Amino acid sequence: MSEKVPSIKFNNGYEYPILGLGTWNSKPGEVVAAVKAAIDAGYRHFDCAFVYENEEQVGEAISEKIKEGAVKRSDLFITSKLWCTAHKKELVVDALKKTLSNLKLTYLDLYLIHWPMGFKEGDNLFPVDKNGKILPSDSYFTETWKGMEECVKEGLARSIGISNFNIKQIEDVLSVAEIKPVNNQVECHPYLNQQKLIDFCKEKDISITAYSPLGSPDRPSATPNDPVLLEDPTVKDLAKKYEKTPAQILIRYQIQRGIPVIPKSVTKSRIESNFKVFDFTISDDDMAKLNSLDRNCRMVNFDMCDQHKDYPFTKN
Ligand SMILES: NC(=O)C1=CN([C@@H]2O[C@H](COP(=O)(O)OP(=O)(O)OC[C@H]3O[C@@H](n4cnc5c(N)ncnc54)[C@H](OP(=O)(O)O)[C@@H]3O)[C@@H](O)[C@H]2O)C=CC1
Ligand SMILES: O=C1CO[C@H](CO)[C@@H](O)[C@@H]1O
Repeated sequence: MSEKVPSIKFNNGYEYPILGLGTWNSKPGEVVAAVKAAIDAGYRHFDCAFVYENEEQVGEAISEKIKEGAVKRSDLFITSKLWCTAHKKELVVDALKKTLSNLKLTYLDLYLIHWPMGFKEGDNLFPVDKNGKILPSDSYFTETWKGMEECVKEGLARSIGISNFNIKQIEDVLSVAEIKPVNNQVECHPYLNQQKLIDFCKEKDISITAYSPLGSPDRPSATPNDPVLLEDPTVKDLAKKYEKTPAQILIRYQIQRGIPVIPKSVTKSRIESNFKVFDFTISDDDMAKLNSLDRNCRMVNFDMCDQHKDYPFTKN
């Protein structure tokens, strides 16, 4: 068996494994085998979301592995996220109950507000107007946060946090929080290294999780002209130098910054190799080279929401 993955400690004392498996774009037909392969490889942390529409299959894989005695529930760290159509306070607990039922769990280790933007309530996950722009809810995320706190009080989530929140939005959450967010999950890789947001969150004792750490090459919005992080010459040179893959360099980069990281794969060999990042160290000079690749290049823009009053990103 592999060694236990190192953890960081949240501001509430819970441990958070520094490496997990992402599940966005993992098709329902692929994700069962992926999660099982990941558990066999030593992963104990899984990043899920209601909107990924594969929680039932992630749950199936987890329950089968528990049933066969490979892991216990208490060995696992499971994250999921509240979708934007359930931002009204009274909808939050029920949304989590639906996610728990999908995942076949009685509690989550971490529940995040997926985006600061509320969408028109209802069954359509992406309600849009005739121009393809998202239809907003009249909620604000400070109200949503009160619903998230209820999830902790009811024992349905051990920790709660946020995702895709900017500095001003984090300050707004903190101004109403009785229970503080433990984590802000954001896009983070050498082309968008997020140092300013990381420093701000550190000051507030909020950890960061790095999503799309490999540059999200399978994101639906990718175009042929977009830069491809896994093919960056500096990343490739370092891979050669350390006798590792470009993906291992990008994952190790976050681990050495103390940033938990959740690469996605449904390919057994990649799931395994992405986990082999604890047997080498990138030198300070080479970390500086990776940091110097920063170019404010965001892969996950969620453009259909760019007119929303709570859209978190500024345009370049
Ligand atoms: N909070 C949020 O708003 C968001 C959260 N996330 C979370 O972060 C996770 C990771 O981000 P994601 O955007 O999926 O992208 P990643 O940066 O993790 O890239 C995933 C892609 O890289 C490929 N890949 C994986 N390992 C390797 C490897 N060793 N060599 C070459 N290619 C590889 C995968 O292919 P394959 O699967 O075919 O092997 C897939 O196409 C998500 O799955 C999700 O859980 C992501 C976006 C937004
Ligand atoms: O996590 C994510 C991936 O899927 C969603 C949309 O389908 C994104 O909005 C989100 O950031």
